[in-house]
Amino acid sequence: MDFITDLLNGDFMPHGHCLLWRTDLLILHVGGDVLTFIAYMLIPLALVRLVRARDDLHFNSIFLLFAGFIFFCGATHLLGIINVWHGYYYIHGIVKSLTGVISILTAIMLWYLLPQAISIPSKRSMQITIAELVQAERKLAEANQHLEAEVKKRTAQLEKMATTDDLTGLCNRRETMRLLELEIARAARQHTALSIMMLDLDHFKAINDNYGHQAGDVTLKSAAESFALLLRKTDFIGRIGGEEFLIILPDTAIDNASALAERIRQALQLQSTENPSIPACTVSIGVAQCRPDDSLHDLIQRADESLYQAKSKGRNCVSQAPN
Ligand SMILES: Nc1nc2c(ncn2[C@@H]2O[C@H](COP(=O)(O)OP(=O)(O)OP(=O)(O)O)[C@@H](O)[C@H]2O)c(=O)[nH]1
Repeated sequence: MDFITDLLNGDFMPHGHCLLWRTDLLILHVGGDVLTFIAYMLIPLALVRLVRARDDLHFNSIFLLFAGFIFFCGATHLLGIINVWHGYYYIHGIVKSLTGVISILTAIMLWYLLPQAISIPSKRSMQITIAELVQAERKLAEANQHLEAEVKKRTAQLEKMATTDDLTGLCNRRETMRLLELEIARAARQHTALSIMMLDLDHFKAINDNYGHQAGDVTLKSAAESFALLLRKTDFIGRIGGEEFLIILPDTAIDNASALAERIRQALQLQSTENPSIPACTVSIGVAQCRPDDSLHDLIQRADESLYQAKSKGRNCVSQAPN
């Protein structure tokens, strides 16, 4: 009870007596305390605002302790002002003690949390890291672009390899059959004529045997070139076997196809006589026109049969399948 009475007894000697109630001293003391009190009340508010805005900081508690410490400092200054006129020395003493306790706690926590605060990257190091990341990202994008271009190039190469005959550069068997299938379907849908030619070089084995396999290859290549020269852009030619070729002639009736076959046969014969560096070679050709209900197999078979006839007739000639 005595303590409570002492606590609320403001009748001790007011501080103003020590200052001799001199106006200049009073202004200095009270003015300084008022300014300090205002500042010490604003700082905790700012710290609380900081803590609420940055809940990701791992050492938020130090800011709250610091806010408490400043608040109590402010309270001692407020009591300093009050005590100029009223002597609340107990309360002043208690507030000072609390200020001391919270100051000690703040100091301990500050030292404890200092390493964490120091380890926060500086603005400069963050800028360097960001610049490095941006550069790495750019390099990655460049590498990606390069990789994509490489994949496109390789895919095109693979597609070409999958559809092209290595030796002659013509379509390979699979691609030729795929194209023929498409052309049969197109001819059926559009009711247009479609003819094919099956070509087989004559006595090719003898060329290989007499001049060697390499000379055989050269003969195959030059025969392929001479065939392709006489075709339209809309025609297709493929190598479908060792010395066997297939030509697809969209929008072409069998008579025109046979006439073209004859020109092709003659061209190869002429090339053989005009170019002595390549072994002489002739070709037998079977021609067939697609019937409305022909499958790929039917059409190939009829062209094959007429080729067989051309071979039987003595080779180096054209034979036309009945329509
Ligand atoms: N140089 C070369 N020869 C090949 C290639 N592919 C197949 N041949 C050869 O072509 C020859 C074909 O021989 P055959 O099937 O008996 O036919 P041919 O000798 O032309 O006789 P006919 O067709 O009856 O006139 C074989 O000797 C095969 O080795 C190739 O890519 N290069």
